[in-house]
Amino acid sequence: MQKSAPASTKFSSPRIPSNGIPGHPRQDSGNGDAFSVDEKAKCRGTKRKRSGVEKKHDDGIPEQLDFFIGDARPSASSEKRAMDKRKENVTRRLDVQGAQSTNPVIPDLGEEERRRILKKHKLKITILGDASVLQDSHHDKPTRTLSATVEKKARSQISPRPLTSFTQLRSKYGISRRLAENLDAQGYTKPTEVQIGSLPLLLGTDEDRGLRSRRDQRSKAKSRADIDLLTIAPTGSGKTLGFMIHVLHELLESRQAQRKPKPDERPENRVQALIIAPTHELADQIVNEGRKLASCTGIKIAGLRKGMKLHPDLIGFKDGDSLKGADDDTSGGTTKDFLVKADIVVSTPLLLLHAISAKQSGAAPLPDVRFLILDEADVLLDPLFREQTLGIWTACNNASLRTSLWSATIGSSIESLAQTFIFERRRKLGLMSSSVSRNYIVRLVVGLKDSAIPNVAHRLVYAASEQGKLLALRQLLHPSGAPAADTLSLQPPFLVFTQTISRAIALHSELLYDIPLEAGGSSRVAVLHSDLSDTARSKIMAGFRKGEIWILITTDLLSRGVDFRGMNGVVNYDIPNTGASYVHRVGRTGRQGREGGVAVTLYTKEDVPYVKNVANVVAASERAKEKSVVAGNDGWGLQKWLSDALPNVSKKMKKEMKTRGVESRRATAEALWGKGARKTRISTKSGYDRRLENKKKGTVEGKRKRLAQEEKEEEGSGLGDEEWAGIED
Ligand SMILES: Nc1ncnc2c1ncn2[C@@H]1O[C@H](COP(=O)(O)OP(=O)(O)OP(=O)(O)O)[C@@H](O)[C@H]1O
Repeated sequence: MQKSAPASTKFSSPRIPSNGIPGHPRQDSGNGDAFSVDEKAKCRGTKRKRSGVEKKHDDGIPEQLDFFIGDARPSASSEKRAMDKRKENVTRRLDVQGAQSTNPVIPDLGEEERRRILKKHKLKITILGDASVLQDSHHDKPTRTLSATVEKKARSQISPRPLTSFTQLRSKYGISRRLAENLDAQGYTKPTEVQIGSLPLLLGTDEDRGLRSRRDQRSKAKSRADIDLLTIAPTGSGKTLGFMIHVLHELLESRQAQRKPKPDERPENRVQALIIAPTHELADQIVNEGRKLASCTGIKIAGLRKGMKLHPDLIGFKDGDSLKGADDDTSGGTTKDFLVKADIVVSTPLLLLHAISAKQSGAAPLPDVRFLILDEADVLLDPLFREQTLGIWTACNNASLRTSLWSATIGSSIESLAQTFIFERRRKLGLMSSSVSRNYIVRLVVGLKDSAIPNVAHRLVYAASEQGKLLALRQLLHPSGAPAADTLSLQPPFLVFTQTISRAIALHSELLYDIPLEAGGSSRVAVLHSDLSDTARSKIMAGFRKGEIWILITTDLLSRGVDFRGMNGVVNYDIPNTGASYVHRVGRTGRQGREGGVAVTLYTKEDVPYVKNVANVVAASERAKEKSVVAGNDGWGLQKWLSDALPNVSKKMKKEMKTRGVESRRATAEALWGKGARKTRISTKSGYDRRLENKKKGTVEGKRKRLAQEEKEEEGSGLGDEEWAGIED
C-alpha cells in the first residue's frame, strides 16, 4: 500500500506544472483590479507605485500558496527595474514602428504564402453570407430562415493577411501608441492563433482581409466592407484580447476624428460598444481585461451591476417615454449612483435589458452602439438567454452596427440563427440596397471545430454509484495504494462541477473537512453558485484567484469563459449535460496551451446512456493530439473498447439531457431526501448511520422544543423574570 504523502507537505507544494511562464508580467488575469490602483498617477506620467494586487499578495498570501503566479517571482526592486527596462524598450520600439507606419515596410504576402501561414496555424476563414447574393436570392421578401442553396451560394473561403506579430498592429493597422504600450505592458509578445486570424479581419481593409476581387484590385481606393464575425476558437486561446483590441482601436480612432474637447471639457462617454457575457464572473473578468488595455486612453469601461441603469442621454427614447424606475431613483437622490455613462458596457443579458427598459416601449433603442460583442455566443443564443440577447441586438438600431460572436463551440443551428438574424435586421433597417455598403458574415474557425483542447489529459472514471463517486474524488485528493503509473491524483487548485446547486452544496459539506487543519482546513474548500449574493460570489472568486481556496465546487456557472491561471484540473463530479458543456468545463484548465492539466469525469451506472456525448469529444481531442484511440492510450483516457461499448445517444435523449440533466439528480426535495433519492444522495454514510444520526438530531431538537415550551409556560403564569417584583412587606 502506498502511503499518501503527509498532507501538509503535499498541499504546500508550490510546484505546479501549469504555473505558467515564470516572471510573466501579467500577475492577475481576473478580477484583481491591478490597473485601477495608481491609474491617475500613471496617466499623468508620475511614478507608478506597485499595484494593489501585488500589495495584497505581499500582505496576505504566503508565497507557497500562491498558485497563480510564476515560481520565479521577481523581488520588488528587480521587478521595477525590469518594468522600467521594458517600458524603455517599448518606447523605442514604438518610435520605430511609428516611423514605419508612415512608410510601411511589411512585405506583402502573396495569396499562396497567406494560405500556407493560415494552414500552419489551423485557421479556416469562410464567408458565410454576402448580403448582395442573399438579397438577389430573396428579392427582399421577408424570410425566417435562409435556404441551404442560398447559403451555399454565398459561401466561399478567403485568405486574409495573417497578423504575424503584434508590432504590425501599430505599423500596419495604426493602433494608438497608448494602446500598443498597454498591450506590451501586459507582457503579450506573440499573437495567439485566434488573434492571428481575427485581428486582420476586424481591423484591416478588404485587401488585408482577402476580400477584394480582381476587378477591385485595379482601383487604388482602400475599400472596407462591413463584416460581422463568428469566431470559433478553443478555450483559453485569447479571444477576449481579440475583440478588445478591435473595439478599443475603433473607439479611439473615432474619438480622434471628432473635434478635440476644450481643455476644461471632459470628453463625453457615450455607449458605443456592448459586450454581453452569460455570467457576472465572466463580465467582471472582461471589464478588468479591458481596463488594463484601455488604461490612460480616456475610454471608459463599465460593468453593469444590479440596480444600475444606462444614462437616459444614451438612450433613444420615443417621445414621452423614459427609463423604467428612473423616477424612483431620482426621488431617492441617488441618481448618480445608478446611472451609467461609459464608452463600453459589459453586462449579462438580463441586467442590460433592465438597464435600458423604458416605461412604455420595452427595451429602449441604443442608437450610438456601433459594436455588439457576444462572448460565449452559443449560450447567449440558446433558448435560456435567446429572447434577452435578441432583445438587446434589436435595440441596437445603429445602421453601421458590427456584431461579433465568440465561443469555443458554435453549432450549425446557432450559426444559422445568427446569420438569419443579421440578414433580417439589415432588411428591416433598409440596409439591403446596393447603395449601402457591402456586408459580409465571416466565420473564423481555429483548429478542430467544437472540440476540447488537446493539451489536457482526459480521464473517464467509472465509479458505479454516488458513493463510488465520493470515494473516487477523495482518492483523487489523497491517493492511496502502491505507487504506480495508473495512480490518478490531482493537486489543488482544481474545480469540481456538479449538475445542480443543491448537489454542489451537499458535496461541499461532505468535503469540508478533507483538507487537514494544518493546511488550512475547511477554508480551503468553497462552493460557488448563482443562489449566493454578488458580494459572496466575488469574494469566493477573489479567494480562489489568490490561492486561499484550493478546491472550488460549482455548477456550470463557472464552466464558461473564466480564466484562472495555474489551474491543475477539473473534475466533472456529475457528467456534463452536453458535449459543448464538457468542452467548456475542461477548458478551465490547460489555458494558453499549458501542459499538465487533467480533466477527470466520474460516471455511474445511471450515466452510461449519456457518456457517449463526452466520449466523442474526448476521442476527437485525443485524435487531435495524434494519440490514436485504436492503438490504445496512456491507460486512462478513452479506451477503444469503452468507446465502442457505450450506447449511442438518441436525439431525443440528447435534448432531454441538455434541458434537464440526469433526471434523478435534479434538485427537487423528493430527489434530495425522498425514498427514490437514495441512489443520488451525496454522502459516504450508510443508511443505518444516517438514521442513527437523524434520530439523535431529532432527540436534541425535541428536547430544545420542550425546554422552550416550558419557558413559555412559565412566562404565561406570570412568573417570568421581568414580572417578578418581590414580596411586599
Ligand atoms: N497573445 C497572448 N499571449 C499570451 N497570453 C495571452 C495572449 N492573449 C491572451 N492571453 C492570455 O490567455 C488567457 C486566456 O485568454 P481568454 O480568457 O481570452 O481565452 P478565451 O479564448 O476567451 O477562453 P474561453 O473560451 O475559455 O473563454 C488569458 O490569461 C489571457 O491573458
